[in-house]
Amino acid sequence: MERLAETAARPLTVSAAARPLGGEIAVPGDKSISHRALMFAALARGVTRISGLLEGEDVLRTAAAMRALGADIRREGTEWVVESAGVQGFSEPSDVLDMGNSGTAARLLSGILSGLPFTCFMTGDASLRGRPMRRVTTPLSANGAVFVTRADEKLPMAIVGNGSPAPIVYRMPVASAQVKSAILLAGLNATGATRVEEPVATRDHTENMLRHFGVPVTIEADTRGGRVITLDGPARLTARDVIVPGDPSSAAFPIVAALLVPGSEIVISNVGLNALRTGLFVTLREMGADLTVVGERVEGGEPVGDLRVRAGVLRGVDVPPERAPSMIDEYPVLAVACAFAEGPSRLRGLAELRVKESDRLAATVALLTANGAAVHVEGDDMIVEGRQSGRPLGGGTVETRMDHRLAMSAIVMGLAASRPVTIDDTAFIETSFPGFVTLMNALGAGIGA
Ligand SMILES: O=C(O)C1=C[C@@H](OP(=O)(O)O)[C@@H](O)[C@H](O)C1
Ligand SMILES: C=C(OP(=O)(O)O)C(=O)O
Repeated sequence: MERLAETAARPLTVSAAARPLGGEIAVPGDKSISHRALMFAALARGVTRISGLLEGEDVLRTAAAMRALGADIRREGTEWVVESAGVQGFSEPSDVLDMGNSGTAARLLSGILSGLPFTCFMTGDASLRGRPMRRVTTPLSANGAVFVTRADEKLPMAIVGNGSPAPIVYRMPVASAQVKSAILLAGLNATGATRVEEPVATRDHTENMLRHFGVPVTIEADTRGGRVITLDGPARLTARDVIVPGDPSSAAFPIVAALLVPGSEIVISNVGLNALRTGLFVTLREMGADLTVVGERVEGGEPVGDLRVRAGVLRGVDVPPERAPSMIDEYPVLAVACAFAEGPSRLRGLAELRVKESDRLAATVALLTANGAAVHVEGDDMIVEGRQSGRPLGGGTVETRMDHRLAMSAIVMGLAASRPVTIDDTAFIETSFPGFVTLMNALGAGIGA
């Protein structure tokens, strides 16, 4: 299997934490916001300083692509500085844009490139080359761009941009912030109103950050939880500094670990609390988790706070399908929590998990099954039986399948289970959470000790 940035596979065996987890940590910057900060800063004329940027592989791919288009991007101390002449300064990259493992980078950049007057070639690693691009190529073709793809609209592909794009009007068939964002970004260079209707609200970082960079974006909520987002083009971005909060999707792993390892009490400072990202926190509280927010405040236009987590008994939960977009990346680690809970859990409406870095529905079932938990899929729902007496958890080997979230979920399982959990490859954790094992060990996890 293809390696991440030429690193060797990193297998790991994780044994139960020998003592409760304790202490205060900060998780790395939000991945979604980091991608957008680099892209929008490159689209803007002027100098943007970004603090708290996630320095994970996925985001570094976005930085490389924006450099290839013409922006100057450099690290200065703890900040990232983007200097750009704006979209007018962009020119045709002389090589293929390799988006690595990142669906967000590939989909959002496709939107930007579709409205520019040159041709680009885009590829990714074996995982990304297996993921659907039709969800963006179909709507983006309506602006006059041409996508030349492999069979089934997969990467690699050529994007023949249209420098005078038509505005797109689109009702989204899937709940996807990546698709919504791609269409809105294509609209920046179009003349007229770009309009996206989403049946269920998805993370709104694109809308928030476009406004931050001076682009008027209108958001209307409908009565059934959907939204209509409108952007009038052409619109130019003005450089503005960005503060990236800690990633709630990354915080999910130490949170679940602390809930499951008896006696634990931890604090995670400065976590993003955008309501369209916090479905896991709602769900864990429904399970009886002792999870509280202290010092909630607004920083850089996004709500943030410090999370205090105390271990305790969890009970099974029924998660409604409309909550999925607000916790889409958190299901693997939630399923681990459910395996330790009292009573069964039903996680509904998970079709989108099939098209992530791996088929996360199948891979999560495999992770739990290999470690003694009872789990099955009915349609698009996952049913996890709770902890069963006389049935020890752990003892299995987990295949990561080029998927960072599976690797971290398996580590959490190992910390909480009575028997060790082996993971075939943890290298992909670098895509979203560099330093994960070190940070868990700072809480006393004793991984690899
Ligand atoms: O817009 C984004 O930053 C993201 C949107 C989600 O994907 P979908 O849009 O495919 O749901 C999520 O899974 C991904 O990690 C980040
Ligand atoms: C799905 C994810 O990311 P992406 O789609 O950007 O690869 C993720 O981080 O879990």
